Amino acid sequence: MSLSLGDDIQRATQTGGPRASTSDVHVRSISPLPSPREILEEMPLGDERASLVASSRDEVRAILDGTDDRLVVVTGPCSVHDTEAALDYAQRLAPIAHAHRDELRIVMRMYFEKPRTTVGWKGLINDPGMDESYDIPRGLRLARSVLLGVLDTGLPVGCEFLEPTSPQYIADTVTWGAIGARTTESQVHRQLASGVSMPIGFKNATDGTVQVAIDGCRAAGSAQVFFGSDVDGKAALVSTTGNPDTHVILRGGRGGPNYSEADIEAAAALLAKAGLPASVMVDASHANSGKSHIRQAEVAREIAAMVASGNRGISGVMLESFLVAGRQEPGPGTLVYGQSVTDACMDLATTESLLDELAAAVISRRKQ
Ligand SMILES: O=C[C@H](O)[C@H](O)COP(=O)(O)O
Ligand SMILES: C=C(OP(=O)(O)O)C(=O)O
Repeated sequence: MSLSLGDDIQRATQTGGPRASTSDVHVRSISPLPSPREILEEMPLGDERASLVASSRDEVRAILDGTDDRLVVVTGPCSVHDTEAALDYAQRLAPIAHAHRDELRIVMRMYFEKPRTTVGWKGLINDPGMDESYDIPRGLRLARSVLLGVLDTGLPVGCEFLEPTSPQYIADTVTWGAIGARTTESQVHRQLASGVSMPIGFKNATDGTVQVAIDGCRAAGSAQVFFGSDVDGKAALVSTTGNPDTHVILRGGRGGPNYSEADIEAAAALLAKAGLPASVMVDASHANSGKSHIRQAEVAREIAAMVASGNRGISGVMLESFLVAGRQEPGPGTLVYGQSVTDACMDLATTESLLDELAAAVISRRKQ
């Protein structure tokens, strides 16, 4: 004889045991965060910085759609873990960026949220002490304050967006955004990208597939309706118009690099088929360099050579660069000042010479 659901419920009730908990079985605690409004009121963007963000977004858009023949260069540490060192880097980068302003639109990479392959430090917002104390309110305040500090040097900033609700705390300061290789196929991240106010790049997937990034651009370019929260942190229904300023970032994949002329042409053909502008940003790091900062410099040189020889399929370059070359393990103890705690970065002197080469490459491309 088969039991109906009603019989099951009756039997469970008759046993008289404690009522089973069906919620929060694996949750240790839930505590409130400050609302985006609170943080924005504590640290307002202000008119001067807002005008830098707005004008640099326009410049990046124009480069990505081909009406401006410069290159966007996103350069900075793999992750920000020490706000003083990040500001120090910004102060040194700002005059270099100014010197190259006619050829390069330099945006400082300011990544506060790290997507992990399995587990690991998830960035300054998640665990600012790098000691598993997870003081997210402090992380949000630190992130916003260093973003404002970098804008005060005259540099625009670029971030990866990972947590679906974190952009509300910082996105007003951001000129360019990225969706990473591990989330490029995620509907939640595509919805988020459809609503942010800045140009945004989708990385190819970690297995090297480029089509998922193009699909990401198409989804983010479309109107979307989804779950979110409002500026007071209250659950909200969000309805977007779609973000027209999306592009693909080639970062290599498990099969190896994907920044050759042939790879760029193949990506351009797929983009054209999807009705999108046929140009890409090339990430010189990650799987394009095998995460070696030494190889990264060679990759950046090869990209510069392609641009110099007239390649118009490249509109942007990403570099992972900090004050000191290499990487170290994250942690609360003594760290080397200005060195990455995630992927290995090039030092600033190497970066400066690569920026010179990229600027010279744009000048030669113009002549062709
Ligand atoms: O950019 C940083 C890393 O490549 C990315 O966060 C993945 O790191 P992991 O494989 O060490 O977790
Ligand atoms: C995590 C990053 O890259 P990817 O998503 O390409 O691995 C990054 O740029 O920090």
